[in-house]
Amino acid sequence: MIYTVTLNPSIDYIVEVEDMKLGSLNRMSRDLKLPGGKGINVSRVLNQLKVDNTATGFLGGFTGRFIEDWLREEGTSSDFVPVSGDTRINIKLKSGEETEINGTGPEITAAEAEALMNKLRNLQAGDIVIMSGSIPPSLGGDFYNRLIAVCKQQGAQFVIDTTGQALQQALEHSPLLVKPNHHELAELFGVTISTREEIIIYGRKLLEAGAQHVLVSMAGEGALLITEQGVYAASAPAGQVRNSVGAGDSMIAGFVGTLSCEGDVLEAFRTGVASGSATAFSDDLADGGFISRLRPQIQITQL
Ligand SMILES: Nc1ncnc2c1ncn2[C@@H]1O[C@H](COP(=O)(O)OP(=O)(O)OP(=O)(O)O)[C@@H](O)[C@H]1O
Ligand SMILES: O=P(O)(O)OC[C@@]1(O)O[C@H](CO)[C@@H](O)[C@@H]1O
Repeated sequence: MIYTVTLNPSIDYIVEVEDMKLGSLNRMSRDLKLPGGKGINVSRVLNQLKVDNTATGFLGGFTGRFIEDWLREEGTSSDFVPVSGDTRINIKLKSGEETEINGTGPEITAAEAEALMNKLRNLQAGDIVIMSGSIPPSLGGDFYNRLIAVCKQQGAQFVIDTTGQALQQALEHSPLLVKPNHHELAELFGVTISTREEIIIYGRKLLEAGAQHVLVSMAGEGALLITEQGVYAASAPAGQVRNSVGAGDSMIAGFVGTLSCEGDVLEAFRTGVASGSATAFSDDLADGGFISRLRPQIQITQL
């Protein structure tokens, strides 16, 4: 079974303004409210791919209820710890470019945190836990480490999609997958990366540090997969970008869902790229039919 953990879910409030002017009254030309948070996005795409999974983490208030209702109505299984604060609302402003304003998230009490730990203590050997996104400040920066320790105790694999120190600390515990984008990879090593060769050099360092698979996503330029077996490049299909929020999460869903069901790394890579692109070309996250139509367009080459 796959579980996703979203410590800091959100309603993603997607707002389009024709010509945004700071300091003036602007009117929206379109708006859309979607359940968000990285792990929740992964779960929703896994659901589209018909891969059994359960989304967990913390949800609270009217915003939390919106997310829970949405997931139930679309058939994405969830088992969140209820918290007393309101789940945050993140603003995704589209006005030519995409600008994001993410909230810090509600206060999580020690008892609420412990309730999530207890849920994870029921993991079975062979389960996969996908942990994604920011940590609400009240949980402390090492909360992922605590979750990883529980995964290890229970014999579960884990995937972590975070940045900086939290990612660095997780590597020694051998995550099944890490998926920085090329900017995050450069930031992690404090370098500027401008060529594919440099991405491979730094991607390999993540492998050496313990990751089992390293996916480096490059938005419209596709992605690189770095494993012990080799380095592979995939092109992204051409299409009209509608909303790239969640493209990376969709890629993780496609990769991990396919790897866990079929065990074939390159097919997992193909589905990962197709899922990311299908989301980039959609208003909401990718749907299963769109991912299937894009899959044959993904060219993979070994480097
Ligand atoms: N403009 C695009 N055209 C085609 N495919 C795209 C585009 N943007 C993203 N994708 C697909 O989604 C994958 C992940 O995108 P990206 O590299 O932007 O991840 P990310 O930075 O983690 O995304 P986000 O934080 O927005 O979820 C890419 O490797 C690609 O397959
Ligand atoms: O603030 P975080 O947790 O880093 O990121 C949260 C978020 O930006 O990530 C998702 C897209 O990947 C969105 O659904 C959500 O709003």
